Amino acid sequence: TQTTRPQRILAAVQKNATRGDPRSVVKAIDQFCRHKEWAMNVGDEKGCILDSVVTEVNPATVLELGTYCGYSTVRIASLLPSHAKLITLEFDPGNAAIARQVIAWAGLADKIQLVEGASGDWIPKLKEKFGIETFDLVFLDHWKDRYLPDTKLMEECGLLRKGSILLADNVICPGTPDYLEYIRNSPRYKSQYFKSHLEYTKAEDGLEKSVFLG
Ligand SMILES: O=C(NCCCCc1cc2ccncc2s1)c1cc(-c2ccc(F)cc2)cc(O)c1O
Ligand SMILES: [Mg+2]
Repeated sequence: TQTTRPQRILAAVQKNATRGDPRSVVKAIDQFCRHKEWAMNVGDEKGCILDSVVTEVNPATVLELGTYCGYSTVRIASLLPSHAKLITLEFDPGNAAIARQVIAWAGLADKIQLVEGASGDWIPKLKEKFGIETFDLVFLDHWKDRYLPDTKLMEECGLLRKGSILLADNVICPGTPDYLEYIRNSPRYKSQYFKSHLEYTKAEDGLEKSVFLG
């Protein structure tokens, strides 16, 4: 029977990456997606921008919306300080199952809490469920029409503090026009656009980094 693309990505990790070596996991996925099959990972070019933001913020608490196969989850977690925690939400059970195995292969399961379900349902429950006060960094990479409503929801739920950083993937391709309009014009955020390319292609895309001003 036919395998899924996430299953083929996991197979490439298990074949080409070293257990316990997150950077080799990231490299194996990038090699597969650049040379074998495109997939919607943030990728190596935007991934370097992600790395620089994570390193600069040095977050103790991270929320990732949209796990997919765990590429950016592993990429972020590999840069976190020892007691830091990353919560990642994934809607699709098949993708979540693959991501758990990719995360385990990278040896990062103790830093990462993967939650299956929809962001709109889970965001209001994160405080009570995981004892989180606020997030130092949020990486938005899920349904593009959920970036704006979920940002407003995080504000309402008190999950953002003065200085919390939002980093949004795909603000050009596929695009998140309502989110960009809101975040760039709101007096409660200071935003910066990092121009790049859609993963593994020459098409324009970019990351929008926004600081919540409280
Ligand atoms: O849709 C994308 N990503 C979201 C997948 C939706 C997964 C979800 C996770 C979750 C968790 C919690 N609540 C709700 C949800 S929904 C996506 C798509 C492209 C792309 C670009 C050009 C193309 F031609 C074709 C695809 C590129 C990207 O980098 C993406 O991130
Ligand atoms: Mg993306």
